[in-house]
Amino acid sequence: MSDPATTQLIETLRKAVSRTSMMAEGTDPQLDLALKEIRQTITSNSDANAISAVLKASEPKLIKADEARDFRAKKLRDTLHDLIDLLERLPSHTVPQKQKKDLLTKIRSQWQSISHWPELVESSISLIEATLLVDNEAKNGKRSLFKKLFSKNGNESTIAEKNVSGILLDVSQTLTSLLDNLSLPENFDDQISDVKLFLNDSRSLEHIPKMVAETTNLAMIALGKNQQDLTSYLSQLNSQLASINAGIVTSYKSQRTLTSTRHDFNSELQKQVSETTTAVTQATDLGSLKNLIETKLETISSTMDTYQKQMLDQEKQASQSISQLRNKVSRMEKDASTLRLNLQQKLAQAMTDSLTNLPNRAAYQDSILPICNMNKKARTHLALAVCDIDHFKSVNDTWGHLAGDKVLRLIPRQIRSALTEKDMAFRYGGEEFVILLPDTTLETAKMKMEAIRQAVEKMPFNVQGVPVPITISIGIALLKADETHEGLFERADKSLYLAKEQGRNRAIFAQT
Ligand SMILES: Nc1nc2c(ncn2[C@@H]2O[C@H](COP(=O)(O)OP(=O)(O)OP(=O)(O)O)[C@@H](O)[C@H]2O)c(=O)[nH]1
Repeated sequence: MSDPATTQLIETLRKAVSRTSMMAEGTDPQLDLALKEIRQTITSNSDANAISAVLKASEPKLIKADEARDFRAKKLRDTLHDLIDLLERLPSHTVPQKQKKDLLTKIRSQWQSISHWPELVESSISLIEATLLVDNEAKNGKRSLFKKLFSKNGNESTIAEKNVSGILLDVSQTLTSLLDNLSLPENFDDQISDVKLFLNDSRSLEHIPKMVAETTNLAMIALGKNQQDLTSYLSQLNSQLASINAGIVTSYKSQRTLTSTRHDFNSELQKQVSETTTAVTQATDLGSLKNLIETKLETISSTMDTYQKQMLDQEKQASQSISQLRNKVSRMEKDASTLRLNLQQKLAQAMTDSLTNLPNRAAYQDSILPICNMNKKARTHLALAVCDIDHFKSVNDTWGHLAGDKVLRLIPRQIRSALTEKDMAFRYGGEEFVILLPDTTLETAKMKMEAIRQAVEKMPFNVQGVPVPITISIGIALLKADETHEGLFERADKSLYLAKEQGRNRAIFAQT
């Protein structure tokens, strides 16, 4: 074990396991415990057997985490079935039967395979959209399902409205119960309550695809494709560690054989030399002495040949086992880096708002404290702006939720047009955006916010050929030396409230 190559290998191995386990933390509490134990043993213990033992002992916890994942997958599968049943009960429409049958077949065969979940969710949303959007136009001429459902004329729509609110309530309850069963880390609490609010507030059938998408997005994170990758990676790691341990034992044994071969050779050589010395002292004539020495030299030379051959064989074996160990370690490092990449991608997804592609509220929560600290330390000004779309509810109510979504997708472009690279924009929630301007002056902040306000006001936005004016109100504040980021946000938010009160479509600065 004192061999430097082996020590280095074990050190690399220890680092790889330790790093991998740290990256995976936060996906499941059970898994976190198991990983912590593995990490502690790996960093405090140099005995390969002890490391292998702790990996074995952690196995039940890993299996339990796997079972929990299975339970959540079942819950998600049942939710999709419930949603299909609910679709069948929607008034005045038909679910496309072939598409439904295909989806049911897919769910049946793929619900356990997490890698297929994005596809299943997408197909479910397509079925919902097809049911809600397509068939009624064809059947009812120009009158769409939504117009029919929400038209205030006639009894048919009143009955339909009743059914619609019942269906929406069922969908919302089904999805909320799925959310209640997810086990997500605490930093997802805000996101879960936002989605629950959205489920609760949704008043239109058009919201259903988004309700499903938002809920299943969280469910997918809880289900954790990364967790599955990690569990199989750890069990693979376990067997790799065991085989590396066996490799080390083999090279240790061959080292012992080398030592004993050298020892045998020394004794043999000593024996030959002492026999030669005795023979030389007892020799009576030169001829017999010459014969004797020749015989002894031959024996010594053949002993040396045998020894050299044995040494070569054993060295070859040792170097083979070292190179196998090296390959194993490099394979493990490669696996670890793929896993890290997957986890990073997952994290980026969880920090990005899927509608606007802007960093979301969780990303804001992660960045605001270090940014405040950095600006305080550098004694530079940090400006925070809260922007809110004016009368957005009436855009949704008049032109539909999909038109509202389009507005939400267009606004980030206007925001970015006035910002520089170091400025940051987040979708804070609903129709609210937060902008951070580090290292800025009051004048620059004012200028940029006014430019954004004007860009949104001038942004052309038409629905069915009708121009729809869109404006935003903005509240801005500069961070004070003794202020917390919560205090800063509160002052900007109050200014936003004032901007709304004073007639909207304006930017107001908080007094410092
Ligand atoms: N289309 C769409 N609407 C959303 C989304 N998130 C939130 N909303 C809607 O945004 C609207 C916000 O309305 P309110 O908070 O009443 O405010 P407002 O109508 O913008 O009025 P003011 O802020 O007072 O100017 C609600 O109708 C929400 O349903 C989304 O992702 N897409």
